[in-house]
Amino acid sequence: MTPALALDNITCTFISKDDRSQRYTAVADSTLHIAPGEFVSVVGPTGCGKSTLLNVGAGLLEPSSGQVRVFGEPLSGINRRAGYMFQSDALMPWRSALQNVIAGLQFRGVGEAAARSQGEEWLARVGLQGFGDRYPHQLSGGMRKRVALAQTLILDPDIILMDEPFSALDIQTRQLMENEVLELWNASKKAVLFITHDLDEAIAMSDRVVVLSAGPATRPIGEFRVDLPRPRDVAEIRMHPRFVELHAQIWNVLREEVLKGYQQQKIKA
Ligand SMILES: Nc1ncnc2c1ncn2[C@@H]1O[C@H](COP(=O)(O)OP(=O)(O)OP(=O)(O)O)[C@@H](O)[C@H]1O
Repeated sequence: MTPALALDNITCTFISKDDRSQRYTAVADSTLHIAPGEFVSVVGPTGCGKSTLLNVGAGLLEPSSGQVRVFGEPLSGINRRAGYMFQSDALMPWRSALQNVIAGLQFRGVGEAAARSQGEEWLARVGLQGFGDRYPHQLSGGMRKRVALAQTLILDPDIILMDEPFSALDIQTRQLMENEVLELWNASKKAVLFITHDLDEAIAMSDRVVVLSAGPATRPIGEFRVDLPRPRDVAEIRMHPRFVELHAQIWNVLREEVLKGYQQQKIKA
C-alpha cells in the first residue's frame, strides 16, 4: 500500500545558533512511513528532533537530504493534504471561536453561510456548542484546544500532524482530549503523526510507536506495534496487562536515550 506520508533517508543539518561556522545535524538518515488510516506516535528525548521530522512532513522545513512523498507524490512546498496542531495555540485572538474554526474554509473560498453551518457542526462535535461567539481569551486552555482541533479537522485533511498538542493541559483535561481525538479519528481514520515525549500517551493512542535516539544525528532506533484493542479509553487502557508489557519494552529502549538527552541539555546549559 502506498504510504500516506513517507519520509525516506531524511537528514536535517542546521547552522549552529551559537557559532555560525558550526553545523549541527539534528536528524540523520531517518526513514518513517505512515500508512493511510494509521496512528503513529514518535517519542524521544527532549530536543532530539521530533518537531524537525514533523516539520519536514508538513513541508515547513526542507530536509538537507532525503525524500518526502505524500500518497506517492514527491512533496514540494507546504503539504496541502495535511492538517497541523501544535503545542501552542494557533488561534487568532481577534476572531471568535466560530470564526477561528471556519478560517481555513474561508481561505479556501467557501461561502459564509456554508462555512458557518459547518463550523457550528464542528463546534458541537468537539463539545463547544453555544461557545461560538466567545473569543480565545474567554475560553479555558482545554476549550481552546478543542477549537484548534475543530479548526484542523474541518478541512478534512488526509494526514494529521500533531506536535505535543496537549502537553500544556492538566492531566484530566488532557485525557478527555485524547479520548476525543481517538473517537474522531476512529470515525474517519486519517493518517496521524503524533509527536509526544509522554510514552503513556503514545501507547494509549497509537497503532505504532517509533522511538528516536538522542541527538545529534537522531534516527529511529525502535518500532513497536501496539496491539491493544480499540476503541480505547486512554485512562483505562493503561491498566491493561499488555499496555504494561509494551511500556516496559519501549521504556527499555527509550530510557538510555532520555538519559543521554538529559546529559546533553546539561552540557548545552
Ligand atoms: N532552525 C534551527 N536552527 C538551528 N537548530 C535547530 C533549528 N531547529 C531545530 N534545531 C535544533 O535541532 C535539534 C532538534 O530540535 P527539535 O525541536 O526537532 O527537537 P524536539 O525533539 O522536538 O524537542 P522537544 O522535545 O524539546 O520539543 C535541537 O537541538 C534544536 O536546537
